[in-house]
Amino acid sequence: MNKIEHIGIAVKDMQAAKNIYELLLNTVVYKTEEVPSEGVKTAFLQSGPNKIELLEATSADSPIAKFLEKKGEGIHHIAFDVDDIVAEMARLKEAGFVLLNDKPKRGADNKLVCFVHPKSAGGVLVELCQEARAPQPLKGEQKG
Ligand SMILES: CC[C@H](C(=O)O)C(=O)SCCNC(=O)CCNC(=O)[C@H](O)C(C)(C)COP(=O)(O)OP(=O)(O)OC[C@H]1O[C@@H](n2cnc3c(N)ncnc32)[C@H](O)[C@@H]1OP(=O)(O)O
Ligand SMILES: [Co+2]
Repeated sequence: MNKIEHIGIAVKDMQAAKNIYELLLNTVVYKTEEVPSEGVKTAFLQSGPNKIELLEATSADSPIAKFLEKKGEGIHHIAFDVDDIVAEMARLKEAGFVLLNDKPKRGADNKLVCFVHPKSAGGVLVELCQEARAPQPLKGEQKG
């Protein structure tokens, strides 16, 4: 685990949350991205070396919708940057942590991600993030 990659915050109304966090952090959202597979719309803000990920549900069965129903708006998860997500997943699984996906999956902001069940991590939903590397050209393939 290299560093905190982002803090995920569940919000009901993305525009209202953007207004609050842009004012609070004195910066502007640098990226918005929908992740249909997660049923979320995300917006990212950078504050120094730290990133905030605002998350709004895009479907009723989204993990964010369920979280908001149960707990209301607030911190949803902590994401950590890792160099090798497959190796980290194997290490954590070996150590007895419950992983919520058995293979890395596509996240936002060009990441491969995996989640650790909050019950395994002291009540905190933890996300592992590895920068998704561009596919390497096949040997002999012309670079575009
Ligand atoms: C990937 C795109 C983007 C990115 O960064 O790239 C994202 O971060 S997307 C973020 C949204 N996606 C996810 O959260 C995927 C992983 N989450 C899940 O699989 C579920 O949300 C899960 C398993 C954490 C909870 O599932 P569910 O809500 O269906 O179960 P329960 O409500 O029964 O919860 C079980 C138990 O866990 C507690 N809980 C739930 N969510 C959280 C949370 N975010 N932090 C801490 N604890 C959480 C919940 O209260 C239950 O505990 P209990 O004591 O039984 O009440
Ligand atoms: Co996240």
